Amino acid sequence: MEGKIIDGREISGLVKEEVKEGVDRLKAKGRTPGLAVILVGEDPASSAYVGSKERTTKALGMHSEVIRLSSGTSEADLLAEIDRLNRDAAIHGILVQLPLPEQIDEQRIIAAIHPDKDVDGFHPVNAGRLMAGMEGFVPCTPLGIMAMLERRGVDLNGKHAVVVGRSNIVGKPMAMLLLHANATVTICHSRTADLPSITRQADVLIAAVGREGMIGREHVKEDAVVIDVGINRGEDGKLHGDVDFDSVIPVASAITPVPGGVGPMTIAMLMSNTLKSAEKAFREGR
Ligand SMILES: Nc1nc(=O)c2c([nH]1)NC[C@@H]1CN(c3ccc(C(=O)N[C@@H](CCC(=O)O)C(=O)O)cc3)C=[N+]21
Repeated sequence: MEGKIIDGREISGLVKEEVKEGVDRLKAKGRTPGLAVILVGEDPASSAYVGSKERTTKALGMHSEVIRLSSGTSEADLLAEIDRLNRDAAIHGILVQLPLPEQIDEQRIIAAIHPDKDVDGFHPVNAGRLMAGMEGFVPCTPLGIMAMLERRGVDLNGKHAVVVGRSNIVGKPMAMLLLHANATVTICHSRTADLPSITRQADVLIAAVGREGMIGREHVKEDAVVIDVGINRGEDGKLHGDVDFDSVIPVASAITPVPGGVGPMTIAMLMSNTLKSAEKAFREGR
């Protein structure tokens, strides 16, 4: 069973080493990549994620700016902060931690980030670029999953990839990347009729539903590659995936665990996107 597990911590470590080398090359030319993270409110889970992004940014030698705003912050004040960061030449990436409090319109905030600093890849311009096959920022979680599949030597050409979940952050960009890698792609969601009959056709199954243990053995074809994007905090206080790991691992050929799978890759790709942004700014004399 051991060999079936795709180790996200190990692969993210390799990605971060490469990013560190790129950061060092840029710094030797007198330029330091900078990432700004904005957190609105005091949600402990969000605060923990932001803390881990800050630590990783610094560990790779990049400049980190964390802006903590109170939960009552107005949309106008948040927009003003983004405007300031859009103009700040020391900042190459801006991430506004989601979800946001209800008085703030998420779409409006995402659209306010300059597409060249949108290291999350959530801006509609970058979403459009991805769909059109143009160069741009790709959301970190799907990008991290592609890096894991590549590293594992999973050939997607002509394979059936099934994505369960249709969010703008994971499901839709994931489907697009798999399509560009020449997979045949199916997107399933909460209204899909007879989900197991479709997921059982998958050579590569991506579970991004947000419901603990939703994907069981009955959803998985023998020897499928199973990627678990779920991060559900259970009543036991522990993290659980969307996949019922213990029942699926005997049938899968490879599987990602939670924790230690997709999560660490997401942060590594955020670092990679920030480096890429700084390199582009340097090339363009900004
Ligand atoms: N603008 C924005 N961009 C994001 O990328 C974004 C966001 N908002 N809001 C919240 C989600 C969630 N997210 C995670 C990243 C890493 C782990 C991660 O590294 N998880 C570890 C374990 C962490 C733990 O134990 O709590 C793991 O799965 O092994 C998890 C979740 C990024 N998000």
